[in-house]
Amino acid sequence: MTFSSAEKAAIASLWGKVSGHTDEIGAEALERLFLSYPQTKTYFSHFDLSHGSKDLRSHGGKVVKAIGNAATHIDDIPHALSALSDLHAFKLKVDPGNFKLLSHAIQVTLAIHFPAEFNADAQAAWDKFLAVVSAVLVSKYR
Ligand code: HEM
Repeated sequence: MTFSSAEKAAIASLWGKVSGHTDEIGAEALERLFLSYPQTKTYFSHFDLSHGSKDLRSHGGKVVKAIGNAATHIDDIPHALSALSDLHAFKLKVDPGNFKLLSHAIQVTLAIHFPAEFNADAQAAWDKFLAVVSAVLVSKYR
């Protein structure tokens, strides 16, 4: 999957805004995921999922930083996320449908925090980008 230069610009510029707030954005996206789709909490029974918890911030930060790693290696996302693909496919075995739910929660969070930047074109670019990230993370399932 390739990205146009306009899509790349939309992804890079919003990542520039998010990169200083990875824990906050990540924790909020996870909280939205768990509130809207409570079944996704089953993967995190070992976490404290209460509002503002250390676990939410720490895990949310890791997820968003991984997305940032993909954003800064947009021409080779499979390589950038190779170890994470192994983890999700071989160890975690997360149901692939959940990636769409998380992508949605991330986009809602971006829209709330960056309303000016997250216009319709930027959203379309991010939707495509997160779909590629998700496809890579489930690519080794068998
Ligand atoms: C955009 C999609 C996703 C990204 C970028 C992502 C990223 C990550 C990262 C960076 C880690 C930490 C890896 C490490 O500690 O080395 C992780 C772990 C994990 N992920 Fe994902 N993930 C995604 C989707 C999902 C989804 C949809 C679920 C389930 C609903 C999920 C469940 C988990 C679980 C259970 C762990 C292990 C948590 C722990 O015990 O520390 N992930 N993920």
